[in-house]
Amino acid sequence: MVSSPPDTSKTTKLERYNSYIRRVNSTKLLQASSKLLFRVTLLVALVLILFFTLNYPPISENPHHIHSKNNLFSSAFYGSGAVWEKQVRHSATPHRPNGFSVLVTGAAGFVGTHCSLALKKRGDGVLGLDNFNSYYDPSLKIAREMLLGKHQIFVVHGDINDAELLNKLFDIVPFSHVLHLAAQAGVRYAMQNPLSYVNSNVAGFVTLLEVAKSADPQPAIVWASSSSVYGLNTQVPFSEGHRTDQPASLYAATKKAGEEIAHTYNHIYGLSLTGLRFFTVYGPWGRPDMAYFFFTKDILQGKPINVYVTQDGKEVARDFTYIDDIVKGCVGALDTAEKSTGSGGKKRGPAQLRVYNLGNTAPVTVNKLVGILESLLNVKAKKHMIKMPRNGDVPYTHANVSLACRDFGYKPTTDLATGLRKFAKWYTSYYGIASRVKKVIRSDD
Ligand SMILES: O=C(O)[C@H]1O[C@H](OP(=O)(O)OP(=O)(O)OC[C@H]2O[C@@H](n3ccc(=O)[nH]c3=O)[C@H](O)[C@@H]2O)[C@H](O)[C@@H](O)[C@@H]1O
Repeated sequence: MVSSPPDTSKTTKLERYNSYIRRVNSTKLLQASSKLLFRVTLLVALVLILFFTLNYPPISENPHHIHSKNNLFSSAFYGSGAVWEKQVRHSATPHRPNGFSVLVTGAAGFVGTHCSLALKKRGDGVLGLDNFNSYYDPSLKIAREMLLGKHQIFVVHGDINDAELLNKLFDIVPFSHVLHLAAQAGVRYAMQNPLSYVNSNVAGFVTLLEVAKSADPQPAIVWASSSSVYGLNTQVPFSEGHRTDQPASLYAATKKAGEEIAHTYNHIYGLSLTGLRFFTVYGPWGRPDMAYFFFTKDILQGKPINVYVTQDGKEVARDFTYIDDIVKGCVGALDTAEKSTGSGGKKRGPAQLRVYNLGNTAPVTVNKLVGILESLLNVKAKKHMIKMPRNGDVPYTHANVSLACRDFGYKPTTDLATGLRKFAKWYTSYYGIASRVKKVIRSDD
């Protein structure tokens, strides 16, 4: 018996139908997934655009977006374009005959802010540059920047290691002077983050000098060295001719390196360079990492403070110098700075090379400083007298300022009690606690 082939017509139809359905479904699936993919891509792109728009430069470097929207002089995104260039040019243009055009690095810092304001006030053009790093609370730097903005001073958010940015600024503005105050400050922090000192105080300084030496015209440069370069020197008061080859901290070593580097750039390229050795500068808008500042905070919060004594139990002292005196010294140094002699990276003749102490010439013990704060704040400090940790600190500083006095009439006029009163008044007002500390307010009326 020959069996007939099975009737497959039904199954074939069914299979064809099923395969058709599968194809339709897979096409639908494909379409749906590509739609989904498209939407997800769109969403990711939107998120990325938003992120970069709000955070360029990154938040840590540019917390500024919070307040900058409408203010021409406080909107300082590092960037380019006609508007940005106009802001740069406008800020740097002097408003007095023969006025300077000064690039102030570290403009949102303590000394940088005060100097920028003083220069602007007398009609010089000032352009600020600051990287707004988080060594201490950047919100204080932003507040300083806003203060500068109110006085038509524009601060570019950028780093002194960014040669491209520096070159661009020098292309836009023929700066007559640079007041170079950007640095990694703080003596004791150098043990925690040594490379940040090398990065800012050595590499950053060299980057700036490289750009300055090639600029046409070359600017005259005044920059911040430090009293700490005297290190283990025991001759007092400290004079510029004393030995500075025994730094006690890496911070001091990088500032000393800066002085040697300044010599080299002066020698090879004819750059006019003036180093200022600041002695423990304090005052309103000061640095929260400094003892007088955090002592104030801790005393007001009832927290204990460590007051150092030397290994052999002697009191530690500093030649605390009030900010207004330092500003006068910086301006005096700028006013007496001679022009650089080189151009296009070539020396054309010998140029000025100077170093000056800027101190108060009246050392005060840290213990006495705490006593003044106690009476200003009307709070007894919880003092722990402890041996100074071996972390780069020196026991004593005292400036001889006769050179600065001779060359630009530098004469400090503010004693520690007067200066601290001004600081405490600012501090309590800035942090909104003035009413709690009535004595400070009363004493300044
Ligand atoms: O003169 C300078 O060139 C230097 O002055 C300060 O350095 P410093 O004098 O050590 O200032 P603070 O850190 O405010 O210390 C002031 C004094 O308080 C003492 N101190 C500090 C911290 C502390 O907890 N207790 C304490 O007794 C220190 O030993 C020092 O004698 C600045 O922080 C440096 O950036 C600057 O370069």
